[in-house]
Amino acid sequence: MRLHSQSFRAPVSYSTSFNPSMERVREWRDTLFFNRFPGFCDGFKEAPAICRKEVQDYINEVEKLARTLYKMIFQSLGLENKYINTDVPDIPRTLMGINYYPPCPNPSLTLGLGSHSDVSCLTVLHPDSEVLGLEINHKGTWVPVLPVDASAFVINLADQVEILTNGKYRSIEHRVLTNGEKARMSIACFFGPLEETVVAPLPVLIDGNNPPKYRATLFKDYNRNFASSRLQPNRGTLDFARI
Ligand SMILES: O=C(O)CCC(=O)C(=O)O
Ligand SMILES: [Fe+2]
Repeated sequence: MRLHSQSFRAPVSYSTSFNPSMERVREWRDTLFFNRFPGFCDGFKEAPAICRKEVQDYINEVEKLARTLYKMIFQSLGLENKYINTDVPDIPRTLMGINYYPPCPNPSLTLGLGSHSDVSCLTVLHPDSEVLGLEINHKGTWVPVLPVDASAFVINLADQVEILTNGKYRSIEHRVLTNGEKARMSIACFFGPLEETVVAPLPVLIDGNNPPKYRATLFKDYNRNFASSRLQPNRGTLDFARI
């Protein structure tokens, strides 16, 4: 319990969900978070010695993947590299959560993780390849995400990408079910802008036929709204910026 903290600013922290104080029903998971916050802290350097090298090696590779994919998202919309390099906010902020969902004696009473969309730019998720549980909301129906193979990642587009692309890409609503018999593990790495970054639809994607759907918000305020609320279904975190 030495590491227990609900602060997203703690370099290394342990918690039982994103915001237990707001839950009507307790979620069924434990998470160890490592937080790399340039200019402020590097939780990977402070990781427990028993796993420090492993989490550092893992995050260094996954960061490269995330930056490549992030750039490709904007390239796929026809934006030039020069514009992407100067006008699309960088994603220097990394939060890694190692999730453990213990077996739940009564799975119908709670979820491992309630319905939400991720609030940063994109998430590289390593789901458990044997124990199912992750579901996405596809047009109103919950669909299980089936493992491709043990080394496959799942990439979630998150709220800030929806805002930057003015809704051309949508952040995905997802949740994790509990399992009556087996424990499940996953590693979620969230990549986002610095807190002082203002995020707004990219001007190049706005015109008379595509008016802005979101206002400009400081990422710090967006994050604070997420952290101080109950986990929001129906991609409710986006309401904070929706026009
Ligand atoms: O455990 C999973 O598969 C998903 C985790 C997740 O959605 C999250 O940590 O935001
Ligand atoms: Fe998530």
